[in-house]
Amino acid sequence: MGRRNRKVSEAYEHWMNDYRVASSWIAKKQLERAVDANGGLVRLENFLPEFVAEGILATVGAVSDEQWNDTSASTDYRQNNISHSFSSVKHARGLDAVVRLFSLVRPGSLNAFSAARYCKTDHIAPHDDRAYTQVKLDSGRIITASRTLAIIYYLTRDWHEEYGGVLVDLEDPTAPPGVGRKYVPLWNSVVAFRVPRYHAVTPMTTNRPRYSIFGWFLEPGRLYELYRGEDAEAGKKAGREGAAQHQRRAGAKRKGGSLGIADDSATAPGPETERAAGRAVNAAVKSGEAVTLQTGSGGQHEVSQEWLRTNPNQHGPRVKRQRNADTDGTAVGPSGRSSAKQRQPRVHRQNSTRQDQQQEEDMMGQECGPSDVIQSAVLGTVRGHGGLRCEAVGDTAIGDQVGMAGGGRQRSSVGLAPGFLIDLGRVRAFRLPGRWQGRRKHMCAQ
Ligand SMILES: O=C(O)CCC(=O)C(=O)O
Ligand SMILES: [Fe+2]
Repeated sequence: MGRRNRKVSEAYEHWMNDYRVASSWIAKKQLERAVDANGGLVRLENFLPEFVAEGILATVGAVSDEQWNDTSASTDYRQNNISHSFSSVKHARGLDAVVRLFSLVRPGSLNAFSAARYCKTDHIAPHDDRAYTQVKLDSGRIITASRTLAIIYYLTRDWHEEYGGVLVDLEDPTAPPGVGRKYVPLWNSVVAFRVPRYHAVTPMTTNRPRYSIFGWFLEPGRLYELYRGEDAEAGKKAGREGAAQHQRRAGAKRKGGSLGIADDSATAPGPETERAAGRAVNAAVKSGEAVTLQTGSGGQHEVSQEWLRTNPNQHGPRVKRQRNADTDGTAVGPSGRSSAKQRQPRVHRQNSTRQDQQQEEDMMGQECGPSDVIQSAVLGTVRGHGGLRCEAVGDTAIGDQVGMAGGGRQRSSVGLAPGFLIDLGRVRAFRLPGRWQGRRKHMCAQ
């Protein structure tokens, strides 16, 4: 490393480790306020100082091909998958500090952030990010939290629309229904939006890697319904209804309402239990009681404890990392994202929409498919259970999004023809090759 580079890198390290400087920089951006002032989604340019953006790109760019976890699936209503493909990583050298930085957008809140890399053909079909994450309190109690705010920070220099990897906001009121508003990834910009909100990432056409930091803030409780369809038709129908409903629901939530949902199992905690658990977490967070994010982000919390020591009232909950439970999985229903790296033959489960203790035990020692992994991770069976030979990786933006394709605004623009032809209106037509349904490990040719 040359002298200049070393200096830049030292300045980066210094900035990232200076809580006062970093937190006041982020606070000044008032990102959440901007989201609400802008109809629920906003893009802010020059989000971080240039040298910090460069440092983050260097950190993410240094992640080795082996460390990136590829994730892909075809749209499959029965598995609650929507078509997607990209790579993500939660734990890598220097990434904890990056994640910690983004946690400052909503200090003291549960969150789950990762780095992402999209290579040629990578994409995400329309989805709205709704998902639950299980959070374990130190008391041992596990409560459900919901994603409420999505954040994507782009590390793409000189990006052009024709490269693909364009974020399409399918709920922009000024855009024609089904077409949406395009956000070409912009270097050092951040896009934030309230969840749920339908959006997609268009298929990449370039081998230039598209790097980003992405993730969510979570709030205790089941704040919206997750659709769990039995078949594609039911899925599409629910998507149509869901897309119309969730807008109203999101509105109700923002006014402070708590949205307990009907669950499909007698064993599931009812809304009141969830609310009580939610209150418990809020209290725990306030009092600084340690909570463990069982299935969510990890490393940043260890580091944030350092900050906690110097800033006892400023950085929120102490959250312990649990290795191997490396996903912000969904509590109900399988997830769309899973590790292709460690994927094993799928175990078909007719009734994969319900998890309880029995099912958890049933799964032990079995080979598991992506959906099952997430279910088990949610309940903690992946952790410390050597018999389960897979690990859920990456955050699941798309699990339980089964109602979305063919629903709402994008109804006319998403087809589910055999072969999974995805047509994002004027965005791009793209055919998902069958081989993607299996193991995949690729590199971005650079
Ligand atoms: O990277 C983007 O632009 C959006 C990513 C996204 O929608 C997701 O990860 O859920
Ligand atoms: Fe998303």
